[in-house]
Amino acid sequence: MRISIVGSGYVGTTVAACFADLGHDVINIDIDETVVETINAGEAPIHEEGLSELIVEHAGPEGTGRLRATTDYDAVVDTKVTFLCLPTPQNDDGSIDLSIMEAGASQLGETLADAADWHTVVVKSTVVPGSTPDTITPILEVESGKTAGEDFGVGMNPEFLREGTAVHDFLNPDKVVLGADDDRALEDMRSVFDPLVEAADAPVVETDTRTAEMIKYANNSFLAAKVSLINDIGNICKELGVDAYEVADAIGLDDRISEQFLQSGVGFGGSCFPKDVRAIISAAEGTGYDPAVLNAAIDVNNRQPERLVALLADHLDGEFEGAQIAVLGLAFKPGTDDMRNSRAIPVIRDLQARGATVTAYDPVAADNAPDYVDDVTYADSAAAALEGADGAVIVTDWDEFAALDEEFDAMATPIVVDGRRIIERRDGIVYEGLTW
Ligand SMILES: NC(=O)c1ccc[n+]([C@@H]2O[C@H](COP(=O)([O-])OP(=O)(O)OC[C@H]3O[C@@H](n4cnc5c(N)ncnc54)[C@H](O)[C@@H]3O)[C@@H](O)[C@H]2O)c1
Ligand SMILES: O=c1ccn([C@@H]2O[C@H](COP(=O)(O)OP(=O)(O)O[C@H]3O[C@H](CO)[C@@H](O)[C@H](O)[C@H]3O)[C@@H](O)[C@H]2O)c(=O)[nH]1
Repeated sequence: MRISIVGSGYVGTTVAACFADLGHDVINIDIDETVVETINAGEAPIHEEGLSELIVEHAGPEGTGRLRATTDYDAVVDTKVTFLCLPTPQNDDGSIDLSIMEAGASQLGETLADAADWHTVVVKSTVVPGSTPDTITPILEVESGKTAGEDFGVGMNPEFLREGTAVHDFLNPDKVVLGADDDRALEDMRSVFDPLVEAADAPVVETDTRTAEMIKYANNSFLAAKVSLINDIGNICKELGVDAYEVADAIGLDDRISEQFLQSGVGFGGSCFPKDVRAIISAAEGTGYDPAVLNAAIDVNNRQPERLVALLADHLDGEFEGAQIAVLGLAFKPGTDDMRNSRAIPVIRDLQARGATVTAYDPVAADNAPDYVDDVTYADSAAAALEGADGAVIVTDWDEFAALDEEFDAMATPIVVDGRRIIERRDGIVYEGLTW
């Protein structure tokens, strides 16, 4: 099937490359010319395992030709289904900012005015319940001069991939959620997903658009709250002299709890959990409901970076003035160059506010870091960041940090505060775990 994907970021590029791999003809539309040129040159615009290979295979000069990119929305007319994979950031008060979706829907609607045949538009972005039927559909109708359900269809298909494992997650979903308010749109969505559902033997949940939108927030809220709950328990463990990881290993054996998302530490970051939990809190508050657990999940998460720096402060007798601190890890999780809402940001700012100078190292995210933090020296290796440092904090659980050993000997004072349980306790260093 011919498909267009509007927005070619972490989700749009991954989804486009995977759909091409599943046999569809895909066109990626993005306003960023560099992104478009990169894909058409057969390269990945983001760091994501397995993505470069798919783009070479389907967009590269020797490729299948099933994937290409353009800045021109008119390309939509030659396709049958369009997925909107545009950003849905937050306003200052935490509520969802739909302006980019509105702009994209508006451009798409203008294009659909010229479409001779039925076309289905699918919202893949994370949007609060009601956004698709109450905001996106009316814009498409006004701009196209057509009627939803009669001339074109609208659906909602939330995405559950994780960064760092995006290609694997998309191709091996634990569920595919298809939300639609008319049968023809649902039929088109089924046709798009048939090859994936068959290959992955994935369960399909068919529902209306509003419920599909809520499933995404419920999923993320549950996981974010689970991380905050294990962090709350972990903080109690630390105060009481208990190892939270031993506790987590035991409770994870209970199927009702499960072993996943029980890693306590410096908290959740990224482009999704912090913003999505705040957005659904804001939507709930708009109805007059106070979502106490979700507010607590954000509160605990905000406190973990402070607790990390406070542990280091204890070992430096509170004296950060003139201290050189190594920060290992900048990305919000390993396997990605994404620094959006990374816990490294509050950690670095807190260290600097207390008078420390920061030398940071990350295997792939350092190029993005200056957009989020100032006055940081970037080292080429963990060893270089540690050399001469008065203390070190571990913020991201990159595998390569687990192998660090004599590199700590080059520190001026070998104090290591681990926010991700990635460093082994060893002789010769003062080691503090955040929750163990
Ligand atoms: N990142 C994730 O892991 C993830 C996973 C599931 C769902 N989501 C959701 O998916 C959506 C997209 O997230 P993302 O992380 O891929 O965003 P992103 O910021 O990585 O990418 C968005 C892309 O859209 C482009 N763009 C902006 N305005 C445009 C316009 N008017 N027309 C065409 N292109 C335009 C940008 O240039 C950019 O390349 C969000 O709603 C997010 O919450 C993200
Ligand atoms: O036990 C855990 C698990 C995760 N995290 C942290 O939680 C954050 C999010 O991690 P993860 O969920 O692996 O990455 P994301 O790419 O943000 O993926 C989440 O957000 C996406 C966007 O909505 C969803 O599609 C995914 O299903 C959902 O897992 C990261 O900072 C992790 O370090 C922990 O602290 N402890």
